[in-house]
Amino acid sequence: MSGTLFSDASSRLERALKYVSISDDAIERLKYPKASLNVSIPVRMDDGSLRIFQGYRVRYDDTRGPGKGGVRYHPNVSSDEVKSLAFWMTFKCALLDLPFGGAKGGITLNPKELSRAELERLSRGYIEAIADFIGPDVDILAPDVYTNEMIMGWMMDQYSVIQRKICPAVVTGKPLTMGGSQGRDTATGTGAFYVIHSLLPKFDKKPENTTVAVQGFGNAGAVVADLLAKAGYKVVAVSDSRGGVYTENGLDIAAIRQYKREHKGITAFYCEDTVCNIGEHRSISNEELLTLDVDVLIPAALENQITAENADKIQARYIFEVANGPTTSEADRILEEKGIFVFPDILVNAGGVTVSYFEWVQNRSGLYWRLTEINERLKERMVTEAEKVWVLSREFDISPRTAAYVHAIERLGEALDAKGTRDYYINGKMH
Ligand SMILES: NC(=O)C1=CN([C@@H]2O[C@H](COP(=O)(O)OP(=O)(O)OC[C@H]3O[C@@H](n4cnc5c(N)ncnc54)[C@H](O)[C@@H]3O)[C@@H](O)[C@H]2O)C=CC1
Ligand SMILES: O=C(O)CCC(=O)C(=O)O
Repeated sequence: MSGTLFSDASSRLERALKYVSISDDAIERLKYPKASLNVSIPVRMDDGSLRIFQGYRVRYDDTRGPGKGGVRYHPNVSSDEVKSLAFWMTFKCALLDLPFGGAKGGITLNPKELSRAELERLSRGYIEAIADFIGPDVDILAPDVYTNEMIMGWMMDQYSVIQRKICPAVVTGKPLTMGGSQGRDTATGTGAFYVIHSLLPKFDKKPENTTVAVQGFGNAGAVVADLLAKAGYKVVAVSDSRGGVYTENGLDIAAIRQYKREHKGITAFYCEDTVCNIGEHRSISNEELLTLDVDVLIPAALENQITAENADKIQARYIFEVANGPTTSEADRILEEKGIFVFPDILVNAGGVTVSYFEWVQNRSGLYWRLTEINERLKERMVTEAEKVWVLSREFDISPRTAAYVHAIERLGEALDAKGTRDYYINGKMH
């Protein structure tokens, strides 16, 4: 990929603009993040030393409502990455018609190297540093890569300590006992399952004749793999950061999930070593997983996995992006030429933020819903918007990604124009 992640991400916007009629003012505003904050977070480590961590929060746009988006803990977190993730959140929330703008946060670190107490001090320190930038009506946090409900609980508690009142709606993805929602922990994978299961029949694909490979076996990837396997799809390969496993006849996903909860890594469920070939199972690398001869490929780990280097080798016919930004724009062009359908992140992984919206609504109303109600509402939204994206892509003969942006930009453009430009100063005078 040439250029930055953000320049690559925003090239998708440029492509979609050809098919929408929104004002030049609105287009100009969508090119820049509204506000960005970089913070240094001092943390006292268990050995008594002081370590400074770099943290970020970007609110890309809040025209349709408060900023909304997760917080990532990963060694590769940078201001460019967080800006790109906040950009995607803006279009994702508009696409799902949620009353939110887009935001994202992150801290540059390898969380596996910190003790639980260090992680808690870091998470509370992050909230101390960004407290004036966030709030239930301003910018609302949630989990992302290597953050979880325990961390969300600490963050919500720290914000409440600062405000001297209980503020559950500043963070979603919290533990149930702190005002979390039923179904938020499984929402991203469940939402992705609804999208996949509603779109594949358009290609006459039935579960029993559809093979699937899933890269990334975390909160999002493990749930979608499990639901697909339960629905009768043949999930032949899964992987995590340490590598993956493959079997032609389909893996026992529920058993692998159980194993991963208790151990580190998933290859070891079948193989003692990272390179193995036991019975019908064999270990595979993450790179190999992407190019397997399967019907459906689900990248569910990190950005920039499908690039100009490997796009030509992809054999899957359908890609459903559960990760944010797994495909570069150069790769997109190659995949399109090969006739591969890529269903984009801003649609496929939007189940997480949709149930976050339900959590926020429940926190503000004080009335809590059952899991069945949550999943019914989630399914209705995901299937409705997936259908709209599909119809737009056929109508204009454009890729599902461009169609998703067209749909989101129309909603965003309308909101931006309705709000006006707020240009108080014309010719040096205030109006
Ligand atoms: N958690 C959520 O609600 C949402 C997550 N997403 C996106 O889904 C993706 C995964 O996030 P989560 O599942 O939440 O994170 P997670 O932290 O629960 O899991 C990440 C998984 O990816 C694996 N992984 C890390 N590096 C890898 C690599 N190089 N190759 C293969 N696997 C690798 C890890 O081992 C782990 O299994 C990210 O792109 C995230 O932004 C999108 C929407 C919502
Ligand atoms: O649940 C949320 O608010 C946001 C989840 C997220 O970070 C994402 O969709 O990428």
